[in-house]
Amino acid sequence: MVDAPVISTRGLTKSYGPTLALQSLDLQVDRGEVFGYLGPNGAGKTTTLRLLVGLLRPTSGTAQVLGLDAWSQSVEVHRRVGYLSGEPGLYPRLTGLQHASYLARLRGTRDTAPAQALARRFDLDLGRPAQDLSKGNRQKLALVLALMSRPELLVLDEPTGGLDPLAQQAFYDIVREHTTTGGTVLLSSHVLSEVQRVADRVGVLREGALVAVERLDTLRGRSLHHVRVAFSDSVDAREFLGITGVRDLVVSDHTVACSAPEVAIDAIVKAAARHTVVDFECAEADLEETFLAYYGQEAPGVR
Ligand SMILES: Nc1ncnc2c1ncn2[C@@H]1O[C@H](COP(=O)(O)OP(=O)(O)OP(=O)(O)O)[C@@H](O)[C@H]1O
Repeated sequence: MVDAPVISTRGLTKSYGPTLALQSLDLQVDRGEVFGYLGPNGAGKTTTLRLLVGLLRPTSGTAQVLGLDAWSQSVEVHRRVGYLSGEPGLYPRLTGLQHASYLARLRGTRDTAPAQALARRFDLDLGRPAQDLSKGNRQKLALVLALMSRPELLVLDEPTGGLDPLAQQAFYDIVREHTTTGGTVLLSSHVLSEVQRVADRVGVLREGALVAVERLDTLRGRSLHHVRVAFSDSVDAREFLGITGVRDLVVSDHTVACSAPEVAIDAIVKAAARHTVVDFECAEADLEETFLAYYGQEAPGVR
């Protein structure tokens, strides 16, 4: 039997007065997946996440999480979902360990060992009051608190903001381990480069509408290459213009430069080989660039 999706929304819509923040979202996330939810500032990511964890009531449509209605069964949803908000609320005078033991007791246990193990991986001192922690360390503490109960679903709003590269790596490792034991993760970000190391699929939200959902391995298969060929004589641009997938073609003096997906490279090499080639360069673009090429300059990650 195929598992029911961990997240399933239908026509999920949220307006704040006249502002339509989320427009008829249909999204499914399966068990064991890491889903990267991308969008520029104000696109509606936080609104979606708050709807999924039952902190906001939809204007219309439904959100099912772990088979529960996110709004009417929000108590049960909170028990089974780990949520990291974009602005984590910590008690200034409580230490990290006091936060962990408070949350553990709310979940009916006194066991803070999982929190301590996570803190070691993030190199975080749980003995200091939250008010004495740097921004990055507060973020680490908030992550420890969201992850410590090993919830079936993690909903994380911009989780890597403020983390140094070592802490980011620890975070990605923990997320991966979480999914290998059946957990599911939804994480938001405004840049692909932050989620590409860990996401299985990404969705792009723009002005409240989901404009694309793509598997990361599909995107990698379509990854653009930058090609530059130098010839001993001048060449005609038209010989390269007709090759499927070729974009940003620039023919100047004795050189041809373009971007092209991997499948077009063979045709480019064959067209070039009709002339005397004196130099040839071909380098894979980073995924962010490929992504922008397919989803336009208004896609997230322009900076
Ligand atoms: N409580 C609110 N009252 C009125 N408008 C709101 C409220 N919360 C969000 N909005 C508006 O809804 C839209 C979506 O906001 P949201 O915070 O969901 O976007 P986001 O993608 O999370 O942005 P960011 O990356 O900046 O956090 C924005 O136009 C925002 O101004």
